[in-house]
Amino acid sequence: MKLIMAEVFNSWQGEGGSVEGSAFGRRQIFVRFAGCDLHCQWCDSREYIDASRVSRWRYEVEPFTGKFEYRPNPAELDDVVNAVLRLDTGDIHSISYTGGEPTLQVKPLRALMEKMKEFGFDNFLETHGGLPELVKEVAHLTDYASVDIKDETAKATEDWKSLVLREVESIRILKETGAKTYAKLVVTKDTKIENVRWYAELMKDLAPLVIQPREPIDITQARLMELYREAAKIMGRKNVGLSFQVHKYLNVL
Ligand SMILES: C[S@@+](CC[C@H](N)C(=O)[O-])C[C@H]1O[C@@H](n2cnc3c(N)ncnc32)[C@H](O)[C@@H]1O
Ligand SMILES: Nc1nc2[nH]cc(C(=O)O)c2c(=O)[nH]1
Ligand code: SF4
Ligand SMILES: [Mg+2]
Repeated sequence: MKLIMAEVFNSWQGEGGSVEGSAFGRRQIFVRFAGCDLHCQWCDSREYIDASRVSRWRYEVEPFTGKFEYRPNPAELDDVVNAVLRLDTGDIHSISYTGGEPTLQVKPLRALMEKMKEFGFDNFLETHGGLPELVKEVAHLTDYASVDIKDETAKATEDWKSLVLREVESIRILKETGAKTYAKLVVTKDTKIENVRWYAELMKDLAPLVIQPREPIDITQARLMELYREAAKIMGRKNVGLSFQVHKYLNVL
């Protein structure tokens, strides 16, 4: 089986904060898929959005060194499996599937998740959640899920509101299937408080929400706390947290 891959590396999970379902600070092997159907204007993985332009993928040769070797795309599933296995440092919390958007290649994603389960790893899915019918196909293999709620300011797609509703549907599916799941909302200085209230109403009684400032950060700390408080008022004080992209501050992958 073939897939369009971007990179495989060993690092610690830099996002998610302290809510249930988060793996923040846990060591993971990251598997980044090429290709995405959205276009968040602040995406930090932009070079991987157009899969047709990702002619090769790279895998770390020694764990946590940032030293890579390259292979052409499409990748063979077995080569990806081997790239993951050689990065097993014995302290791996879970395998993170990210991108790009991993669910777009749901068949190889599912096959890879099955393989990793056979090897005894837990699976951590990082997804925009906009395609619940695809999320459904891997939910039973997912132990942890981080599902983005795309704020209007991301300008991810034309029909932003229906994207949000599909993301919430993905969260519902993952929760019902037993995955530890949280939602991640990336905010900017222009994020509207009434939108945050709407996301909080949708998420209430469903899963916790972390609020993550877009990097580079433009939102003030006072405004961040205002958004936090509005979400907590609706969802409950235990169900909201902050998340930062800590790996970027510490200069790791
Ligand atoms: C690159 S995305 C890949 C997974 C999936 N496509 C998604 O958007 O959830 C991984 C995570 O990085 C976050 N992210 C990407 N660029 C960011 C930025 N400039 N600032 C903060 N978070 C960012 C996304 O919101 C998402 O939670
Ligand atoms: N260390 C680290 N943590 C991460 N959490 C989410 C990431 C992603 O790009 O999906 C990511 C990443 O690229 N590196
Ligand atoms: S959905 Fe994820 S990968 Fe796609 S553009 Fe947005 S942040 Fe980037
Ligand atoms: Mg990232």
